[in-house]
Amino acid sequence: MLAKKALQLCSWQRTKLLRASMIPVSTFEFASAMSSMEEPLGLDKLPSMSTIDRIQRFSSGACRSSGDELGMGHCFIDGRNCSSSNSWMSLNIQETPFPGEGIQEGWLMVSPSCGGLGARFLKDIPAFVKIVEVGPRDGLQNEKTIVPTDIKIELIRRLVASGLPVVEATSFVSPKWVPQLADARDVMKAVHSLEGSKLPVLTPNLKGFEAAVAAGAKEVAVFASASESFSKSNINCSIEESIARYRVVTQAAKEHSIPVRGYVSCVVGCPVEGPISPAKVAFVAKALHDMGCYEISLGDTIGVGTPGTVVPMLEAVMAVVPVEKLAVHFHDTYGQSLPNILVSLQMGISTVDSSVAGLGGCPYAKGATGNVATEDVVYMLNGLGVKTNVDLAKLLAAGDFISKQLGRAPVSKAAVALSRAVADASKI
Ligand SMILES: CC(C)(COP(=O)([O-])OP(=O)([O-])OC[C@H]1O[C@@H](n2cnc3c(N)ncnc32)[C@H](O)[C@@H]1OP(=O)([O-])[O-])[C@@H](O)C(=O)NCCC(=O)NCCSC(=O)C[C@@](C)(O)CC(=O)[O-]
Repeated sequence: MLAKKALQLCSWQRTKLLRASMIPVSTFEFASAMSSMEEPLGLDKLPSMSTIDRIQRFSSGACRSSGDELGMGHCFIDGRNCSSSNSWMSLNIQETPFPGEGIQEGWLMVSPSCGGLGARFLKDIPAFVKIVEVGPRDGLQNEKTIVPTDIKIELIRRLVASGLPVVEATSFVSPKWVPQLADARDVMKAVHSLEGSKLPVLTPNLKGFEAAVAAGAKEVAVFASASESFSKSNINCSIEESIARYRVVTQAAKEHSIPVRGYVSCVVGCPVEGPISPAKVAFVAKALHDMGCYEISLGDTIGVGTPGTVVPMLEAVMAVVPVEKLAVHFHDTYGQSLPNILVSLQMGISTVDSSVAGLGGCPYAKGATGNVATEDVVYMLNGLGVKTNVDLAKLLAAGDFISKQLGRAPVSKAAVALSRAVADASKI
């Protein structure tokens, strides 16, 4: 509902921008060839950064922390400034949009209130969310056709350039198990000195850890499961054996002063066992935390969770691992990722994994689709006034780049909608 209203608003704002000649019509000419959104957008067909930036600004929510670059920092979230006098939303309310056009029903639905019910729902949402981009690893690992190494490297460069604080680059796993990432060494050697983002890699054992460090990795991740069956099919050992194996990795990492992130997969459901009890997830999360993982990412590997199952799972884990050490990782099989992320934020989590263009899936979790698209997460967080430091326009371009390479349209709804808005604008 909210998203629909935001898009209505986005479309209205775009019309207003054009009519007010804030963006010269010629700026949109590039989009005239974009008749079908079934095709991936070409970079040449994307709007200039400044155009998209303007659309981004006007599709963002009024709730921003004070001191932001737009000078519209009037926020209703607890702990931040609250005023309606200068926000673009109140501007909309005060101005008659265009002669003959009244204020359309629904606009005000997006307008945040400064207290009451809105504040109650949104007060615990953090002011900053760290996005962990997993597209180059979780996204690409499931691709059947081998993606050339230089494309992977270019994707990582673009993601880093978009301001993402963490970009999971690849996996040092057995190439027999995941042939797509057999070039981990070459990818890591090419990107390890990129500045601006952390570039962790997956390591399933000491062999993988040593290879990762030799290639220049400065951070690694280990990945356990809350499901016994998935552990066997994914890493060929039991949960207990994996925990013992990861103790060896975390010990070696400590000696190299390398931070280790821990994953727990199948946190609400397993492709073989079905529902997974929150207690099992809490047990594995605590084991990873106790062995020294600085952050534990809770993965709904097959994307079956809803807020109804995610909340009790988080409650159980938060009882044994501090909330600031937790991250959430949702696959979007049933389209539940954004609501799941929202409740996670409301519960105090401030680290979210996502994958550009919604790439992904796990080769050992049949039927699971990609991760939630990073573009959609950033769009929602912008709307909530939550800072991410991610440049949505650059992120969209990165999503467009990899989608084009893979020969498919981006799964991200925000990418499709923003591109469509620009394409429509060219027709006006
Ligand atoms: C763990 C193993 C290696 C065990 O695999 P194994 O067959 O039991 O291991 P092994 O020790 O018997 O070794 C078999 C061969 O692999 C080699 N090998 C052994 N280790 C490595 C290594 N690190 N790098 C490169 N090669 C390695 C080893 O040298 C040997 O080579 P051979 O002698 O036959 O020529 C294997 O099962 C594996 O690589 N699994 C990884 C599978 C994977 O990457 N799955 C996707 C991860 S996604 C996920 O888990 C979920 C997550 C994190 O995304 C969160 C979510 O979505 O919810």
